[in-house]
Amino acid sequence: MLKVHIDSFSYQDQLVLEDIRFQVAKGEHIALMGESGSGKSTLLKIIYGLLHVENGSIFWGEKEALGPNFNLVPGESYMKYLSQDFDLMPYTTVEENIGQYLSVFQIETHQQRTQELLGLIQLEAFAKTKVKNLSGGQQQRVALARVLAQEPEVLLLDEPFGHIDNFKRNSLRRNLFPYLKEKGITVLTASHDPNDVLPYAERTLILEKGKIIVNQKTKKLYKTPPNYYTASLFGEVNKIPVKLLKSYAKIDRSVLIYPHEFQISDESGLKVCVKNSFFKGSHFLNEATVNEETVLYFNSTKRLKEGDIVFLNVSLETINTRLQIEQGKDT
Ligand SMILES: Nc1ncnc2c1ncn2[C@@H]1O[C@H](COP(=O)(O)OP(=O)(O)OP(=O)(O)O)[C@@H](O)[C@H]1O
Repeated sequence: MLKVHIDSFSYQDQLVLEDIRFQVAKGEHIALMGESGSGKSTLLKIIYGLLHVENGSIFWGEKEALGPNFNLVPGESYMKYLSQDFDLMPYTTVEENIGQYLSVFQIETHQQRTQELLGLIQLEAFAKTKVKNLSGGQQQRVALARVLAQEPEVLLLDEPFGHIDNFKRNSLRRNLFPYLKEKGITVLTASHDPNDVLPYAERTLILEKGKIIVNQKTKKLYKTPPNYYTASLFGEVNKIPVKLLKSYAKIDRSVLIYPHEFQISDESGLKVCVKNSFFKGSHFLNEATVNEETVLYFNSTKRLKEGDIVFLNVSLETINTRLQIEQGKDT
């Protein structure tokens, strides 16, 4: 179990993290989401031991991670941190970069482990290439293999696919997260990308201005986001008064509705006027206004024209699910 407790952390006089408390079970995969500057990287750096906290503690089981004021070389041996800048040896080959971190006590399996890791990062064909001749995305993959070569018990990933193109990103994710799960590695991934989070993280922590505002199972958090900020980290979202959606409703509350949750009708529902239609590949994302003022986003299979009038409907089931969110919490 990883236990994180940070009363506060500041860079000089800028308060960046406040009242952070959470635990991660052994082998669990957790995502950290939050807008840029909310403190995700800082939190990972503190956990790894790169930054010192005055009031707080990080424990992995019974072991305390002591931080830079106590360790000559910052960082704990059982934990690895894949930062946004990759710390590679540019003038040596990909396989040498990986091999450098394989255990000297397992020389006989070096070749096999190197191949396994090269396969995982899909760079078998580049084994003999010097790292300086690789693209940014390829270097990020080598950095990933290097941290995995060290067989950490806890892995901290900071935007792990930030430099990698979409095509490779998807197959890498499909390789990497199940591999980490199978090895029983505890993972914390800071990411802006819902595709890193929704399929793979069992739980998600939402950071807003240095505070954890949500700590919940990922699926539940997506299906019933407790506030607009949380939902918007997964893409466009609308905050709509229930009375606008169902004129007979007597509730003075708003609900969060994702663009794909609207059904379009030519006749009845919430009347909107289309302003823009953006091609998204599998669908169009439309920007529209209600009563010429409230802006709203909804999906359609066909392109709509500026000025088109359509009627939108949301199922009662969706509205009810969103209304189940604890009373008193603002949606
Ligand atoms: N070394 C530093 N010195 C001073 N301030 C810093 C330093 N590193 C980060 N900050 C500030 O701390 C705040 C949190 O930064 P951090 O990098 O942790 O956010 P983040 O959520 O990881 O952002 P991003 O998603 O853009 O990577 C920001 O306001 C940032 O400007």
